[in-house]
Amino acid sequence: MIRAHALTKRYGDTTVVQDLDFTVHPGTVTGFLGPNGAGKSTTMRMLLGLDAPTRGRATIGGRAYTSHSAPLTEVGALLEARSVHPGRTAFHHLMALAHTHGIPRTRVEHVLDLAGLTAVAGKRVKGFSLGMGQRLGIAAALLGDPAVVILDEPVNGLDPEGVLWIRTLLRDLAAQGRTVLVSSHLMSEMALTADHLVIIGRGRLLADTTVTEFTTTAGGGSVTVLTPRATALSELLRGPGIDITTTPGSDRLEVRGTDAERIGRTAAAHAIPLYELTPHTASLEQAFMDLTQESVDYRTTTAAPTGALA
Ligand SMILES: Nc1ncnc2c1ncn2[C@@H]1O[C@H](COP(=O)(O)OP(=O)(O)OP(=O)(O)O)[C@@H](O)[C@H]1O
Repeated sequence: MIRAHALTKRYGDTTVVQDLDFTVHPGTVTGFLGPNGAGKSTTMRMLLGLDAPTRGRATIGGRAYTSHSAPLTEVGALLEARSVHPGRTAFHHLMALAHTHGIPRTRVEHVLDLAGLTAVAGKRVKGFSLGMGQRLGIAAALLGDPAVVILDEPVNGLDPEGVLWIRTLLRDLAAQGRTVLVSSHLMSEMALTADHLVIIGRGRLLADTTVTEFTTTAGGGSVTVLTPRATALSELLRGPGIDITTTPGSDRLEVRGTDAERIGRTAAAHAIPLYELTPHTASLEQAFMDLTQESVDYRTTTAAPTGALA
């Protein structure tokens, strides 16, 4: 598991990461989100020992990254800035990394195949597109078959097939029990990929929650129920903290203070038919915008420029 303890980074007078505490658990994909400049890359760099924290600690599997003896086999990482020798082929780049850890050639061939790069393995990296470069970076991150995977914006530059590939790959890695931390600006993609979210704004923790809880809370937490026995069901659901709005002459209920599962179970237990049971959730994008609106450093206006072309 990955842990940040009071993690803080200052550059001169500016604090870019402040007192961050969070844990990333195995078996889940955790999305690491925040507006531009929130401190995501800085945090990831500190997790990987590439930046020293001003204060606090980052550990992976209970130890600092730099104290792992064979880091590639324990932590696989893709950061935004790539350091691939442009004159090397994809195969030689991965073989050079493999040699440092005694990783066999068969594993290099396996990750090339996994990343869809087998056909271009003999091509020099300088001729690679952005998406091919991303695939190579991900292949390198997975080379040592690590239990922990940290990826900064992995879908950058990928085409729709590549985006789907990453989504499936990350879900598979988590299903195998690995710890997966991934940053992205693509909220719709994160909604499909992540189970858990760590959200920061201006270097501070804003939320550490599940995707479901985050979007349900932002949606107001109400559930619409359509049933021919609306009165009977509302009597059964009534209780402390539960608010039910009925529309006279209608079979529709708006229920707050409980969830769709409990409503469905109560209805089933009393053989009450349900025609609709809809929890209201916000989109991840809307929930994210609502949460981070105070922490956005770089904002555009939606108003059209006036008189520019007049
Ligand atoms: N080496 C550095 N020296 C000074 N300031 C830095 C340095 N590295 C990052 N920063 C500043 O720290 C802040 C956080 O940057 P960081 O790249 O971690 O944010 P981010 O959340 O990854 O942003 P983005 O979503 O735009 O990639 C920014 O204001 C950035 O300008």
